[in-house]
Amino acid sequence: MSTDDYKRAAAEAALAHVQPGMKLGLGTGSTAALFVELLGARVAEGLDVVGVPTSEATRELAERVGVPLTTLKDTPELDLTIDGADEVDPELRLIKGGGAALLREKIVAFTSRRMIVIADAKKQVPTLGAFPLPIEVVPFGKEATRRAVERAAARLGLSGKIEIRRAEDDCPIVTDSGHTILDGHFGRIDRPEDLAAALAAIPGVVEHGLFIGLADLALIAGPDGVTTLEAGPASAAANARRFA
Ligand SMILES: O=C[C@H](O)[C@H](O)[C@H](O)COP(=O)(O)O
Repeated sequence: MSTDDYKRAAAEAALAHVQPGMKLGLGTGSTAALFVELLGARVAEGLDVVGVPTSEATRELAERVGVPLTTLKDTPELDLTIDGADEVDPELRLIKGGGAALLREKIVAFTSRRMIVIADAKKQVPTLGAFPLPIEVVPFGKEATRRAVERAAARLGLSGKIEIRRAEDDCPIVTDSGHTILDGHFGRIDRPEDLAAALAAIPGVVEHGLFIGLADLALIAGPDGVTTLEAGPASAAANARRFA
């Protein structure tokens, strides 16, 4: 089976957690897109749900496949968010933002009673950080903010390069909310909570891609099928054995 097959298997498994009448957060990225497509097929069969998209791309896809949409203004509390991730560690801490949607994704996840992460097994890691950490910053002063991030990371012993993410035309990419993305090539983040707090304290940083304490469940698909991982200290040790 290919990585895409695994992503689809994880997305299919997430459908089992969707109940009629639910208000859903709809994630962004290739795995979340598969979920939205599958959800659209269920809606066509009569499932009654409504979704808040976490990006313009997801909004367009949801409209195309017929998933009814709402906004956080009209529906400020959601039942369940289903989203992908760039990395998942044994405590279900995540790196997200590879598709530059981390800000809306985090707002939507935070307002949801539950978050389920769907991913192929390549995303599970013993320690976060091999995937460059996306950090969303205000364009004004972005180089100064980049340097402030560099200093804050260095104080935590993290020395990797921090780059402004650029499009093919070499211009900085612009997020759905009009911001710039920095990618922190840290290699290994041993204390994600400390890094999250340090980043949040920097003026100019809007949000970062460390999702801590947000995911309740991860559905990870690989050659052995779909594994369900739960968050919480009791599950972390068992999860770690799987991720080793
Ligand atoms: O900004 C993008 C999101 O955080 C995605 O959920 C994440 O990058 C995973 O995307 P994919 O499922 O395409 O690997």
